[in-house]
Amino acid sequence: MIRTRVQSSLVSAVRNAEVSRVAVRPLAGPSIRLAAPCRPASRAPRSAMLINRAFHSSPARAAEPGGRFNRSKPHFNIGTIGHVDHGKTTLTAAITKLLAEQGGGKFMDYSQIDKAPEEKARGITISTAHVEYETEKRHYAHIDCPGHADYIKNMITGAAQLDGAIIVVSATDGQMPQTREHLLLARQVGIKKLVVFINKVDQVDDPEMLELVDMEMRELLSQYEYDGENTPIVMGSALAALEGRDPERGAKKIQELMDACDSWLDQPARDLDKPFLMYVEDVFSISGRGTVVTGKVERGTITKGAEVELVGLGHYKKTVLTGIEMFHKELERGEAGDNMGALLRGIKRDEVRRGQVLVVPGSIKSVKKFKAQIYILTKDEGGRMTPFMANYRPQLFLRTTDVTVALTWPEGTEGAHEKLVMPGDNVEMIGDLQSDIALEQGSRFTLREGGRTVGTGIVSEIY
Ligand SMILES: Nc1nc2c(ncn2[C@@H]2O[C@H](COP(=O)(O)OP(=O)(O)OP(=O)(O)O)[C@@H](O)[C@H]2O)c(=O)[nH]1
Repeated sequence: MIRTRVQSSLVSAVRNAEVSRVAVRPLAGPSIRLAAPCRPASRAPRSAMLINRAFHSSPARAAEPGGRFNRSKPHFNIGTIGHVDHGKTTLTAAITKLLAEQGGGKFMDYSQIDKAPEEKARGITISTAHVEYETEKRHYAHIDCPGHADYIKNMITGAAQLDGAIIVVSATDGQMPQTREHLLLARQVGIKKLVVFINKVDQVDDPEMLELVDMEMRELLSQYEYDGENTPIVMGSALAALEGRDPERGAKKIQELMDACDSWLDQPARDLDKPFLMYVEDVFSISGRGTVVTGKVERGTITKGAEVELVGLGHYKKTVLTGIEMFHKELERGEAGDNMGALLRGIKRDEVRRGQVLVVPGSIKSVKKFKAQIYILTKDEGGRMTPFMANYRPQLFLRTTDVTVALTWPEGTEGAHEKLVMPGDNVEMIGDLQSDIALEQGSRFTLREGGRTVGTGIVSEIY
């Protein structure tokens, strides 16, 4: 048995945590002997490891709401986006109606969706309706936000991360400012494919008008780097479907739309399929064995003997993972959700720091400069009371690290030196970090100042 400060804290944490819920894997070979001396690099609470692992193995995760849905179908997070009043909520209700009739979920009427409860996500209040339904192919969780501001916050904060979206455009108006804004955001938060629903066709008699809306949407999609040529565009009436009339424009078109979602929107890679990434929380030096880093595996899987790379805070250092340990047991494999200790070959203790990541070599870059979509919290959300200008320097928090960042406007922004960012604004800005950290498109972060969160963002480009 291992007898060190780290391990005894693990032992007591196991005792204090819910032991019965912690999955301990079978012992495979000799344990990494964490012999003294062993100094934790920081004071991060190690009990978090156990609690997290307990969550990872909690049977509650497999629970099905009402035991209703068949979890053997792939799960997909979808949302309706688009301009105010174009029919997003009506369409959401119409989809649940059609699929409920086919046994794929529960019908939710307009008022149930429109009066969505408010949720707190990272100190931000977002009103979203969570709707579930299933087609023959997939189980869907559908997000509909009642207001424009909630769509923006939702997409930036990732309060509900969308794998794909249905963009709703009214045939009477065509594309409008929020159609474009939501499309741009969808691109920036990494939504790769969309399906278009041209709604309210019951109010348009002229087929040429519909053709024009179709053509303009394809152009707009291409402008935002979506596949304008092949993206499915379905024309129909959500209201007709909801009211059970005019099936040619109503129910049949909702069916067509769901078939398009099933076939066009690709099933995303889940965490286990992505390249391994573990963020370093603690570093320990074990005499006679080498350096062990501990932390949470954010994604992917790794096996003992694999080549890995430490990235961030001035380092790119390749090494070999010579041991994996969790709960005093040596393992052959670690995976997303695990809190593990990784024994690294030939790495000195002072070459590793909290805030770095351990990854599959070449899978992530350490950068100082990036572009991001940022939402600035309002005073009511606990954010700033006053606006700020370019060169504002809050702390950027990401995974186990925080670094000072200077925010400036992208090149060519008009009036950049006097432009203000107001609390509640959604802005695209350039971040310059004081030291480099592992970042990629889609990395989410928070901005803090004086002990409070002032903003949240998602990286759209790295330099
Ligand atoms: N004629 C007609 N009206 C529709 C159709 N779909 C929706 N509407 C009407 O359009 C209005 C707006 O619909 P909503 O579903 O609330 O639109 P929304 O996009 O969710 O609106 P916000 O949440 O405010 O952005 C309502 O009065 C609907 O009844 C349709 O197919 N035909």
